[in-house]
Amino acid sequence: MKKEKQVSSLNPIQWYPGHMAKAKRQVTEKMSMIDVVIELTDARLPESARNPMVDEMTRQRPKILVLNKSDLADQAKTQQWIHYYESQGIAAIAVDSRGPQSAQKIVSACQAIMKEKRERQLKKGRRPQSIRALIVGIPNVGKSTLINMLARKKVAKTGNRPGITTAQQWIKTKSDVDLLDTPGILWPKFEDPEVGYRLALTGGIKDDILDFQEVALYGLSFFSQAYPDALKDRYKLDELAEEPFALLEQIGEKRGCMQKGGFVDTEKAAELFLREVRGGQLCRLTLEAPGLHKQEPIADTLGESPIESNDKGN
Ligand SMILES: Nc1nc2c(ncn2[C@@H]2O[C@H](COP(=O)(O)OP(=O)(O)OP(=O)(O)O)[C@@H](O)[C@H]2O)c(=O)[nH]1
Repeated sequence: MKKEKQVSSLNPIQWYPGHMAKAKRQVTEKMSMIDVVIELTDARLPESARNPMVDEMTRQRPKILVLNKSDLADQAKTQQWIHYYESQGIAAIAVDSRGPQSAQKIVSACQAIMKEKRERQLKKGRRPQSIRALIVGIPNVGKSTLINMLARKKVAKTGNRPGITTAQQWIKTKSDVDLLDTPGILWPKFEDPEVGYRLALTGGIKDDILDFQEVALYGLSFFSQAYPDALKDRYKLDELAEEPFALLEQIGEKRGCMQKGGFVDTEKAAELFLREVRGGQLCRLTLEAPGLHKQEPIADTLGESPIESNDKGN
């Protein structure tokens, strides 16, 4: 009999403020060229998937918070989040950035934010220019997908804007919104292990540093409480074992994840479970509720350190 593996804290995956200081500089420098900041988060974990420094970096510019991957999130909870953000004075919309309507929704939200300013410009006889937007968000949240949608697949860098000496690249879209290349990498902050688990479960942390089984056990304990029927349906289980590890064994057995000697290969079962959760194959899920999760902004301390997150190199 295998000993049950406890859900404990993630291995020391950390937020490195030295890198954040660099990203902050990059974003802050760009603010003077920007009309609107489009901040992407993941609708399944809207607060955990935000970089808490973005507010600080972009405070002086209007912002739209885009709850992306809403096709994977619990619809009712996404609505609760939208209301919550609106009650905080933050314009928020939910999109599936792979869908054709996402770009139009975002363009309309940008136009709504710019309406008064544009009216003032018109009164002064000035023709409104395209809205200049900056898309920011942690890795893997869907920035590139959204940029491609906004650019309608033809991402064209238009080069430097006149008068700008640094190599800022503008992406001209066919809509009313032009985009400035996304800045340096804005890592999530997960000193709180719970935040790390949520990110890991949804694919926001590089897999090669993850203990799949540990993350799967966290996920199973969450699903047992929040979405037990989804587990039963997906894995054809009449009853769910109470302990996450025993549940993982049940799943492994059902799915033929076996090793020599008739034991369940729990590593394989964990990988399978995570893949299916991330792909939305169990159910739409939301891992956190409005108002219950708040991250503190960090101080600008410490030095440069290596980064470990789901970076694809942008
Ligand atoms: N289901 C779903 N998947 C999405 C959505 N948006 C993006 N994705 C997927 O999420 C993954 C990451 O999307 P990217 O656009 O590469 O994310 P990114 O923020 O540019 O990632 P980095 O390059 O790591 O910063 C890809 O597999 C996308 O297909 C969405 O709205 N719904």
